[in-house]
Amino acid sequence: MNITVLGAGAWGTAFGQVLADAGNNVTMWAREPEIVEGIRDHHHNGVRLPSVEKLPDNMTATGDRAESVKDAEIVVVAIAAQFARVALADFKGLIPSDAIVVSLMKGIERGTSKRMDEVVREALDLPADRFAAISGPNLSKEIADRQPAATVVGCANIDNARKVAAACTTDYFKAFVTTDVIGLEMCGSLKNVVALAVGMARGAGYGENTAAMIETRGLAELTALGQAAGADPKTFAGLAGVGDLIATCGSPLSRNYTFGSNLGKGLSVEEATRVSNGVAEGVPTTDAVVALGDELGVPTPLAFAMSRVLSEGISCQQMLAELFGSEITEE
Ligand SMILES: NC(=O)C1=CN([C@@H]2O[C@H](COP(=O)(O)OP(=O)(O)OC[C@H]3O[C@@H](n4cnc5c(N)ncnc54)[C@H](OP(=O)(O)O)[C@@H]3O)[C@@H](O)[C@H]2O)C=CC1
Ligand SMILES: O=C(CO)COP(=O)(O)O
Repeated sequence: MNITVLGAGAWGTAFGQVLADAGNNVTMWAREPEIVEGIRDHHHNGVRLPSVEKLPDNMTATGDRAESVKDAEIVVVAIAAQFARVALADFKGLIPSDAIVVSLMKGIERGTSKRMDEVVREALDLPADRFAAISGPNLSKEIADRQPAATVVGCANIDNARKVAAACTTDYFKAFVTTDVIGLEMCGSLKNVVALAVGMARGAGYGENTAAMIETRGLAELTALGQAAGADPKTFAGLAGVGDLIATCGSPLSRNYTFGSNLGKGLSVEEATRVSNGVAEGVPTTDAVVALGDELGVPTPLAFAMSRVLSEGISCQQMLAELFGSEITEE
């Protein structure tokens, strides 16, 4: 198939390699000429994925929007979530009318509290059966190294989910399918907020009990919010839920974990942003989660405490104290 990936960041590029390894013709679109030239002329993305010395031969790049998508059967969006709406507006009318659009993004839009399925579909005026989300424990560097991994493809039309899953299946990358798009979106976005908190606790020197407490209470929070938004609770126990929490909350390869860890070590939000190796989606998503919780009537103590860390600079100890009320409750 002809597949175009919009955004040649770390995950966009690593996923482009998966698609190329699966036998597709892959075109990366990037806005930076240095990245376009690197991939097109040298099969290397030295800016965002320097660990891969040579990207596959059936992977090229362009900075021209119309050219990038003109023959695409699948268009994959891998742009920092807060900029997806504005970046996609320039592709409206350019994407073939039968192409499936796939989002790799894990974030909630600040200001609107919308998930990426909502943002992408609104920006491109796309029907539900042509939108798919991909989410799972997928740390880009490990997948770029071709380490075995799995993910979940969600689409309202299960045949289209299967089509996308087939297009990204290799001997090291396995894709499952679901129709629970909302569940995938909620898992992927909210686990980043949990990873910030776990990272912060680790950075502050706390051990396994504290990390397990945050992960488990975080899972309960994101499951409750997801269910209220219309997700299937089963999704939260799968790869995109528990699976991604384990990967993201346990690895310094995660930008969200590392961002939190730097806060726990005493860096300010500005300093942690400066040293972040790519976008830490949990940072802008935290306030959006609190707003979504208010909208849906679901308590979000973890996101609320993290939001106070990010805006008021409360300490790790204070953040953790805010996770629980003073009364004795059932778990
Ligand atoms: N890295 C990972 O392991 C995984 C990441 N994800 C998700 O995938 C998404 C992308 O992540 P990743 O590739 O790692 O992030 P990076 O920080 O490596 O890259 C972000 C990408 O967004 C692009 N971008 C930012 N602003 C704009 C804009 N205004 N217009 C167009 N493009 C823009 C950047 O372009 P430029 O280079 O020009 O700035 C870059 O291509 C995120 O939502 C992330 O949560 C999901 C699973 C795994
Ligand atoms: O989503 C991810 C792994 O599944 C990547 O996490 P980070 O965005 O925190 O690096």
